[in-house]
Amino acid sequence: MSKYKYNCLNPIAKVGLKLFSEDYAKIEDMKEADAVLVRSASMLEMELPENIAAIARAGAGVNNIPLDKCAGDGVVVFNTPGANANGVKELVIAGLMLASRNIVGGINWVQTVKEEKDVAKLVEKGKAKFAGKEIEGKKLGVIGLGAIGVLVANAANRLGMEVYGCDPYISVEHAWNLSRDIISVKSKEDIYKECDYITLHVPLLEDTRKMINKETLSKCKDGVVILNFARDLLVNDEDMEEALKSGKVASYVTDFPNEKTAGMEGVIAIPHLGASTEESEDNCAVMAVKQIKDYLEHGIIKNSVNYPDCDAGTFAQGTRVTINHKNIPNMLTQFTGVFSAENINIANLINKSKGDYAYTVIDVEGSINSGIAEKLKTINGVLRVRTLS
Ligand SMILES: NC(=O)c1ccc[n+]([C@@H]2O[C@H](COP(=O)([O-])OP(=O)(O)OC[C@H]3O[C@@H](n4cnc5c(N)ncnc54)[C@H](O)[C@@H]3O)[C@@H](O)[C@H]2O)c1
Ligand SMILES: O=C(O)[C@H](O)COP(=O)(O)O
Repeated sequence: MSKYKYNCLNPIAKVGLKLFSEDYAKIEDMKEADAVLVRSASMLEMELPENIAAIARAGAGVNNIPLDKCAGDGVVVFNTPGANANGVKELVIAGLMLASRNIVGGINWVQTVKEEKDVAKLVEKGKAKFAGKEIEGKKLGVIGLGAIGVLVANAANRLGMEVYGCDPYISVEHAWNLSRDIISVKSKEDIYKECDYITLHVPLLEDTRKMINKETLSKCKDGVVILNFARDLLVNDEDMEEALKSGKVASYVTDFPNEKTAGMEGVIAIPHLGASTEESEDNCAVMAVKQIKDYLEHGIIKNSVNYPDCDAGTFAQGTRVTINHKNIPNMLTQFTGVFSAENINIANLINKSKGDYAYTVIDVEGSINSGIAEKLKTINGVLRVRTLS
């Protein structure tokens, strides 16, 4: 019988799933699973079975997963930072071209004349309607300089655009990767005021929800192009419709069409294709599966969005006890007390915290009785205890 069971809520690339050894079984019903792999399927309203220890989002955005609830239940949620960033970057560059050159209008028009007698002649006569602008020399504002934003900023800069970037929380790693030619601005206001094109690369959070709205659009240049390859709810659709009608916004390119925007005049709607490349899907699947395996087999946490990263090394012998708990005082004393009461020597202990939650790994030599885990579970603030042996 397999030691671990996992369930996929979306199709996950084979190259990733192949990394699961015969210790793992893929099951169709989440009820029995130790781990869940997901892409964009919404887990927000799902009842999560108790045995689920980990969820891996094969992708970046985690707004489809109830992160706090999971943390409170001791469920570690992972994502795969940067694994699909190149796929999105390439589509954003395509989006810049689509918005600048009326390629979609032109292609659609050709289809309307394809049955005519002299198509080549008609094309030469009709093409003037679809003339566009070049992006070279224009100003692009990138809001959010994470894995995707940095790649987009650098690529647009190489295409000759003058690029402004804004990210108050930029990581050191991403700052290192940002070209020195990018003009870093402290406030989004500078981007609204200066830029001909604005592209959004922030997560959907309370403070980014509907960040593009009547007020922010009024600060933009007339005829600005907005590109949204992040999440639909970053933009107020009603305000966007008005801005498109008035000409304030020349074009809105979105990878997240909804009932409101799909047929809206001036919108270039792409069916969420940013990460839908073989390369991105493979990268995400491989990273997600490795993270699940490391966690289930060794208690290692890497790239979690609701628990701290914690690496106690590969688990090889003896017993490893992992504890997901609240980040409150006096927990370690209580944990070590349970072991010392049984006269068990702790060989290694590691404790990390992130916000309201913490994670402790305790290694002991030899085996321990199941009563230890049961006692740990009764400590106030302990959310989950796993024993690896
Ligand atoms: N279209 C797609 O298929 C696709 C694929 C991947 C990601 N995404 C979306 O793009 C988002 C970004 O992805 P990523 O991989 O670059 O993530 P990331 O975490 O590497 O980068 C996000 C960046 O946004 C910054 N940020 C957060 N709040 C901000 C704010 N208020 N103002 C400015 N910057 C802010 C963060 O500091 C971080 O640097 C994801 O959250 C997801 O919603 C879409
Ligand atoms: O946040 C992400 O990674 C993207 O939106 C990709 O979503 P997908 O995995 O459903 O393509």
